Amino acid sequence: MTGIQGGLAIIGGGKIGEALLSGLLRGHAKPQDIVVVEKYPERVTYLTTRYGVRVVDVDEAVRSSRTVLIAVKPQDIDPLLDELAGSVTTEHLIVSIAAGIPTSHIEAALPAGVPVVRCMSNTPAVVDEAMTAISAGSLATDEHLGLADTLLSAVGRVVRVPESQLDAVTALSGSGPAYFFFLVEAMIDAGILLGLPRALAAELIVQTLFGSAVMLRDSGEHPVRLREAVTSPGGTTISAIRELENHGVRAAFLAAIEAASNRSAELGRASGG
Ligand SMILES: NC(=O)C1=CN([C@@H]2O[C@H](COP(=O)(O)OP(=O)(O)OC[C@H]3O[C@@H](n4cnc5c(N)ncnc54)[C@H](OP(=O)(O)O)[C@@H]3O)[C@@H](O)[C@H]2O)C=CC1
Ligand SMILES: O=C(O)[C@@H]1CCC=N1
Repeated sequence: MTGIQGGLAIIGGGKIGEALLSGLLRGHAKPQDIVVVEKYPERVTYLTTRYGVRVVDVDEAVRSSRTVLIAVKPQDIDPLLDELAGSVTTEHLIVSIAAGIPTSHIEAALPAGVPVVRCMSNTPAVVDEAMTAISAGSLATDEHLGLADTLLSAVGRVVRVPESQLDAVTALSGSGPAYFFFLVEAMIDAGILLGLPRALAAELIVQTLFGSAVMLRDSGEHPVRLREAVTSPGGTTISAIRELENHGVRAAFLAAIEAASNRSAELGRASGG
């Protein structure tokens, strides 16, 4: 059985909800397998027009779907859980992608026995290259975890982790695309500073990032060895690396990613979780 069999409801048709929706529809899912719940009227029109899915209310979504994927902001989850509590049953599977919100918080807000899987994915789902981590709540069985795994494998890679690691995962791979996009922006600016046309700078950097990512993934080499292979004695790269070290870029990444993890944990505590 796949996660789509029995129907899927995506609650929250924002950026990540749409990324997952688009990926699932490029895979085996059909528009009639998925319903979306979305509050923002312009998004409703956009999602129905672009993807051919129905946008329905929470009650209808729960009635028509075995799997309910929660993709609203952590700050919006409590009113949604109150609404879901009136209609979900132990036959449903709740999959939450909300950053920081513990499965225990979701379980406590829903009728006894409703299984919950918490996951953290990322926006490369739009090109079927998501990195997703999943954790079972206290009531989710291996079958439930398998359903979530199958569902999310349609848009990229899935790993299973203990829930205690999900704030760190959120900080690394959930937010991770933003760090790479930020780095690309900065490197394109450097090209502009050196007098290159913007389009050329962008082409150079995007292909370099892509090639480097494929090397990292496919060679199995440690990143230090790959960097050393670029860094010729007395050459250009080491001049740049010295500046990166002087500016504390490594320390900045450690602090930034720790801050993101702390924020995830804080969002969980704010929910009372
Ligand atoms: N963006 C990302 O890369 C990732 C995000 N996440 C998580 O996914 C969740 C959504 O993030 P993101 O997509 O960025 O946020 P968005 O704000 O883009 O999307 C959330 C959408 O849900 C809508 N919404 C809020 N409450 C309800 C409700 N009760 N019923 C239906 N729709 C509702 C919002 O409408 P309105 O704006 O009108 O309130 C909004 O359109 C967050 O919990 C985030 O932590 C996880 C992984 C990656
Ligand atoms: O920024 C956020 O809170 C979400 C969670 C991970 C990526 N985006």
